[in-house]
Amino acid sequence: MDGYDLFKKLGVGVKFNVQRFQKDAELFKLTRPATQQQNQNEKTQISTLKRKVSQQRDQSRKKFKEEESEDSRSEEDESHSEEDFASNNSPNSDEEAEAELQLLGNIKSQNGKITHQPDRHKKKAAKDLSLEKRAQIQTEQLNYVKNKKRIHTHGTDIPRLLETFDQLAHEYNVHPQIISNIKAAGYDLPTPIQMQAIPTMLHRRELMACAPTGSGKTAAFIIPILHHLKEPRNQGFRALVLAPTRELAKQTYREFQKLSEGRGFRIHYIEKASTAIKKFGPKSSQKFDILVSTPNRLVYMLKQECLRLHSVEWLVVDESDKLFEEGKTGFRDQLAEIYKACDGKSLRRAMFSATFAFDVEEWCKLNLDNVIQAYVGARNSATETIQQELKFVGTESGKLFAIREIIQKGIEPPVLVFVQSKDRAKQLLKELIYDGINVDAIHSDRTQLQRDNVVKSFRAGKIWIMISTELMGRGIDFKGVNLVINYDFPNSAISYIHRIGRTGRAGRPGRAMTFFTEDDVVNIRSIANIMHEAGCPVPDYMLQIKRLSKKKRKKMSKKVPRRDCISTNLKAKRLQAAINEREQTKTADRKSKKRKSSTDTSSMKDTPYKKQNPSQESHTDSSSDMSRKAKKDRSKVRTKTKKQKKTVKLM
Ligand SMILES: Nc1ncnc2c1ncn2[C@@H]1O[C@H](COP(=O)(O)OP(=O)(O)OP(=O)(O)O)[C@@H](O)[C@H]1O
Repeated sequence: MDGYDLFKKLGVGVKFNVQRFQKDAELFKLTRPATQQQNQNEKTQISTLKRKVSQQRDQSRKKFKEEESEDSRSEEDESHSEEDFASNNSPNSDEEAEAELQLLGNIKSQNGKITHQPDRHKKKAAKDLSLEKRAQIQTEQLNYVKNKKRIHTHGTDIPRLLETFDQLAHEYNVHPQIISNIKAAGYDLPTPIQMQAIPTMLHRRELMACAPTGSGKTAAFIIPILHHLKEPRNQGFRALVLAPTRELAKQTYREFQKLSEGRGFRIHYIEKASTAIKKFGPKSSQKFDILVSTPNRLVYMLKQECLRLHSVEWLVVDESDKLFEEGKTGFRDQLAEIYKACDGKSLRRAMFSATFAFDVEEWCKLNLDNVIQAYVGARNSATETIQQELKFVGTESGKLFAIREIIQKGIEPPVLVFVQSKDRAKQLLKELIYDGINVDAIHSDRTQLQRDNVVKSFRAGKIWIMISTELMGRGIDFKGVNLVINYDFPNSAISYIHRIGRTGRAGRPGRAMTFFTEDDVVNIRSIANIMHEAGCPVPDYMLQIKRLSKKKRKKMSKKVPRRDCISTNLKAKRLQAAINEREQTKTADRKSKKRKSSTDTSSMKDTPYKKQNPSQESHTDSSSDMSRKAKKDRSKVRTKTKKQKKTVKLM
C-alpha cells in the first residue's frame, strides 16, 4: 500500500469542499470529468492541461513518497522518466500551458503555483472563448465539407452551407409542404450546388452558379423562389426563369409544379405567344406568380406590350453562358430587353450553367449586387460518373458502319445520338429506321407536337434511339439515358460537355462515345483534355496535338463542318457531294466579291479614276460562268431534297 492509497483510506467519509480545494480535488480525481467535450480541439487542450496537472501530481506524489519511504528510489526514477516524457512531448512550453489553463478559466498561475480562480469574469471569458472556438470549429468543419464536395465560392458574407433539407425548416422557416415535396421527389440530401446556392438565394443574395450537368441546379433555384414568394398573389409575375429551348422551359415548369404542389402557385410556361397575349395582358386579372419562358417569346410579348414584368422579384437565367452568347446562336440582345422590363425595386438575379464563360463572369461582377460566385468541381469539366470513349471511324461512311455494329452487338436503351444538323438527323433516321429498331429524330424542322411526342415516347421507353441536333444538347433531363453517341464530332468542348451530360445524371453512371474521322483529329485536343481530366483513357498523341488559337476555336464553334451525306446509297452520296461543291463555289464567290469590293474601295481612295484589276474581272467572270453540269447537279439536288422532306414528313 503506498501513500496515495493510505490517504484515500484515511479520507473515507470526510466531506471535501471541491470548489475550495480544487487543486487537491484534481489530485485525487474528485472533480467531475471535464465539461462535455464537443470537439477535437478542446479535447487536445484539455489533455495538455491534464498532462500538466498530472506532472504536478506526480511531483507531489514523489515528495510524499520520499517522506514516507526511503525505498522508493526506483519509483522516483520511474516518475522522473514519465515527467521527462511528458515535458518532452508536450507541444507547448510551461508558460504556454499555464496561459492555456488560464484561458480555460479554471486555474491561474501565481508565483509558479497553480491555484483556484473563482473570478466570475474569468468564467465569462472562458464561456465566450468556448463559443468563439465552437464557431471556429464549425467554420473548419464547413470548409472541410466544402473541400470534400469541391465547392468554391467568391464573394463576401457567404451564407453557411445547407447540409440537410431539414435545415430549411429550422434555419429558414421554409413551409413544411415544400419540404415534404422535396422529400417526395426523392431528394434526400442536397447536392453540392444546392448546398451553396439554396442558402445564398434564401439570403436574397445575387448569384452566379456553375456546376456539372445533372447536378440538380434546377431545384437549387426553385426551392428559394418558392420560399420567397410565400403564397399566391394577384400581382402579376414575381419570378421569371429563362431557358434557351422550349423543351427545357417546359421541363423547368414541370419541376416547379412538382416542388410547389399544394401551395397553390400559378406557374406558367409560354407555349404559344398568341394565346399568352390574351392570358397575361395588362387587362387580365394578374393572377399568376411564376413564368418560365424562352427569351424570344418573352421579347415578342414585351414588344406587343402585352406583358408586364415590374413585379418580378427573382430573375433566373438558366444556361446563362448560352443566353449570353451574341449573334444568331445566342440571346444577348433579348436578355437586354428583358432586364430593362424587370425594373422592380426588389429584383434579385441568379445565373446558372454547367459551363463557365468569362464574359458572363465579368458581367455578373459588374452588374450584380454584391454577387456570390459558387462553382462546383473544375471549370468546364465533364460529370465524373460518365465513362467517356473516342472511336476512330476513318471516314464519314465508317460512322454508319460503326453505329450499326454497336446496335448489332446490343444496346441498352435509351440511347441518344447527336448529329450536327437537322438534315443529317433526317438522313440518319432514314438509314436506321429500316434496321428494325425503334428510332426517331428531333430537330427544329419538326412541329412542336411532333417534338413533344418524340420526347414523351423516349421518356416512356417506346423509342430506343433518339437522334437529335443541339436542340436537346442542353439541360434536358432524361433520367435513364445509358449511352450518348456523338455521331458527329461536337464543334466545341462546351457543346461536348453538355451533350454527354445527358447521361450520368444525379450521380448515376453513364457512357458516352464520340466518333471521329481523320478530318476531326485537328479539333480533338480539347475533348481529349476533358476526358483525361475526368480520368478516362486517352492516347497521348491526342493531348500533344497543337492547340488551336482562341480565334480559330471561336470560329469553329459557330461553323458547321461540311460532311458527306449519311447514306449507304451511292447516288445520295454523289448528290451530297454536289451540294458540298455548290456550297464551296458559293463561298469562293462570296470571298472573291468581298476581296474585289475591298480592293475597289482602297483603289478608289488612292486613285479615284483607276480602272478595275483585270485579273479580278476574269476571276469574277470565271466564277459566275458555272459549268452546265454543276447546274444540272444542283437542280437534281433540289428535287431530291424535296422528295426527302416528303418522306420525313410521312414518317
Ligand atoms: N438533391 C437531389 N437528390 C437527388 N436527385 C436530385 C436532387 N436534386 C435534383 N435531383 C435530380 O437530378 C437530376 C438532374 O437535375 P437537373 O436537371 O436540375 O440538373 P442540372 O444541373 O440542371 O443539369 P444540366 O446542367 O444538364 O441542366 C434530376 O432528375 C433531378 O430530379
